[in-house]
Amino acid sequence: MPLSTIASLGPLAEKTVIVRCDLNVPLKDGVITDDGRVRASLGTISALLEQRAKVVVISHLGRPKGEPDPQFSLAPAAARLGELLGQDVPLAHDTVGPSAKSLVAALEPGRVVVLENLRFNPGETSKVDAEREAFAAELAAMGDAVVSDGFGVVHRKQASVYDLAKQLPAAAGQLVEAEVEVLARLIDDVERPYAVVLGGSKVSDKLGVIENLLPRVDRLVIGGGMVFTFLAAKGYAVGSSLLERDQIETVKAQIAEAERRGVRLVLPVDITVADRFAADAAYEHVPADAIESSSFGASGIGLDIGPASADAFAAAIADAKTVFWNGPAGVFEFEQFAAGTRAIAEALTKIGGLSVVGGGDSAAAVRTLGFSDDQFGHISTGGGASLELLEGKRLPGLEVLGW
Ligand SMILES: Nc1ncnc2c1ncn2[C@@H]1O[C@H](COP(=O)(O)OP(=O)(O)O)[C@@H](O)[C@H]1O
Ligand SMILES: O=C(OP(=O)(O)O)[C@H](O)COP(=O)(O)O
Repeated sequence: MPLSTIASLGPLAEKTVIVRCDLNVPLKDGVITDDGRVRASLGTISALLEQRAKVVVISHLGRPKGEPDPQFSLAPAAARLGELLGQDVPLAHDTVGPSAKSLVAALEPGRVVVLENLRFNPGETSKVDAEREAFAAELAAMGDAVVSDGFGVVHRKQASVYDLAKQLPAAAGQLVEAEVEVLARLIDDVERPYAVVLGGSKVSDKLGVIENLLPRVDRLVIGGGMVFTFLAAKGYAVGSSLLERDQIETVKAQIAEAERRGVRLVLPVDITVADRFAADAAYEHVPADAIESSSFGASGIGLDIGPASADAFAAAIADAKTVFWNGPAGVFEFEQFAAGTRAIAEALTKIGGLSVVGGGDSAAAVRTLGFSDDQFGHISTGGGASLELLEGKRLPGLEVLGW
């Protein structure tokens, strides 16, 4: 079934349209380090403003715990949106409280307001249907229709992504439409060899997708924070690196399954181990099976793949015809741990086929490391969302729009 699109909502002039964006931008000291997700939201918002709709932008940022937390305020994103739109964009101090209600009530056609972080409210991410529905009803009371344009979050069954679209006339925005169109090409009919490169820090989310990816891919390349659960599954000590201890047995089964299916599993042969998590940490390159042999012993933390691994990853990517990459290979935000991520990005720019980078931090990484968007086939605003789409799964935020 095709996605329902904005046109299906009929004329929107003077109507209050809630737009669910993904403005979950990377921040350093309160400053946006990559505004890609704000820029990606402009198409839909501008199209609605041209129709003289009243636009209410809603989004999450980070993972606050269901209550207000200033470090996760949407203020930087709202300010950037205003700069890019060339109009003053006020930010409500709450999401469905008095500030939001009065700003929405006073909204003029052709103007935008941003409501504060959805995840400051426990109903947004509640596992209890009635709690999510109740929060969605409070959002729904503020608008005439909802446009779902936060592609990065369509894999989450959350109030603003799923329940809200059941309570109001709903349609996909331009970004969601465009993302689905490109990524759908990677579901059924990929040019082979097909390599998926994984990394990043949302380890349990990503370990979860591997089982369904194994029947689809020819090569699976693993770096980033998730690699240490693989190394632990092989029986290696990983010092103080990120580790999902309760996933070790699952990962052992995945390694065996990759072998059974003839999927080439590329794991690091060396690791860059640091004495602490810091930009100026001391570091050493050590074999992947001897992480605790560095001078830092068991307190060493793996913050990047090592140089031999970077070469091996680049080689595994080089002759692939389709590559999907989500998750930095290391803590690229610290220059001395960015080499693995840089090597992967470089390799993707050289393949003779379709290269796709997905994820907020992965997109930020390629841009901050000096690559330009046009060096890749597609840069997706969603990491987990793209991966779950590529698994062939139905995603709650798309299913509710008819896809
Ligand atoms: N070895 C590692 N240890 C800790 N964090 C890591 C490691 N490798 C990568 N990361 C972190 O992973 C983060 C991105 O992860 P994630 O959110 O999963 O990616 P994306 O947003 O692209 O989907 C980055 O901030 C990076 O610093
Ligand atoms: O950053 C995001 O996803 P990504 O890290 O998979 O790209 C989205 O904003 C979703 O955030 P969430 O993983 O906290 O639900």
